[in-house]
Amino acid sequence: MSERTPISAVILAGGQGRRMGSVDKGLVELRGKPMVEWVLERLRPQVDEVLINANQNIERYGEFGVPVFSDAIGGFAGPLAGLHAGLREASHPLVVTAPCDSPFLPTNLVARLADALEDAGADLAVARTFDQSHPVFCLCRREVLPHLEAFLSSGGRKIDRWYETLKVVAVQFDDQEAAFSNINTREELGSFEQGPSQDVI
Ligand SMILES: Nc1nc2c(ncn2[C@@H]2O[C@H](COP(=O)(O)OP(=O)(O)OP(=O)(O)O)[C@@H](O)[C@H]2O)c(=O)[nH]1
Ligand SMILES: [Mg+2]
Repeated sequence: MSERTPISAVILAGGQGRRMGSVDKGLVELRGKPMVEWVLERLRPQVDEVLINANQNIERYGEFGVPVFSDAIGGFAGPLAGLHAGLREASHPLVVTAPCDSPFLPTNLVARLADALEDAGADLAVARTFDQSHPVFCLCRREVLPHLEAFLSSGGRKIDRWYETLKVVAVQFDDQEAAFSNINTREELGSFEQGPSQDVI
């Protein structure tokens, strides 16, 4: 086995949280802990560096002890804007992303994405459960940055459309579907407060 290529993780916390009442979702607490901290704790052992992408409350995010940066293209252009800024800020040749609102993400997310990326010689590996893609859980080569810049410059914003222009490998996590649970509303937050997802944490 050759030595593993170092990996940076970017937690995407740059959205506006409109479905939750326009709150900064990463800072919303689940079981007494901000959601971004759940994600940080899950990702940290899997990578060589973690960064947070946020567009509001930058000082508060700074309290988690990792670098924080905002989108380089303004106007809340979506998760691709966070990936774009992340590829610019990351120190390592591979960059994995995870959203701030999926607190139970797999503890082997990065290892499985990285193995698949290397095996397939792909530009990007994306997580999938059954027939559902999870495009904000991806691992890509930092060298795709110029390609992403060109896509954004031409007005592209949709993450799936950008993936269509790359060599992408989908990685099945059917055994861990609940780990991709995504919290978008107060109701969803409430349903996880009591711990129905015990099997995944
Ligand atoms: N950097 C950045 N990230 C974003 C942006 N919009 C959404 N995201 C992130 O993309 C991921 C998935 O987005 P959503 O679940 O739709 O989150 P959201 O946009 O904050 O929530 P809604 O406003 O309810 O759609 C989350 O990690 C968000 O933080 C954006 O404009 N910039
Ligand atoms: Mg959104």
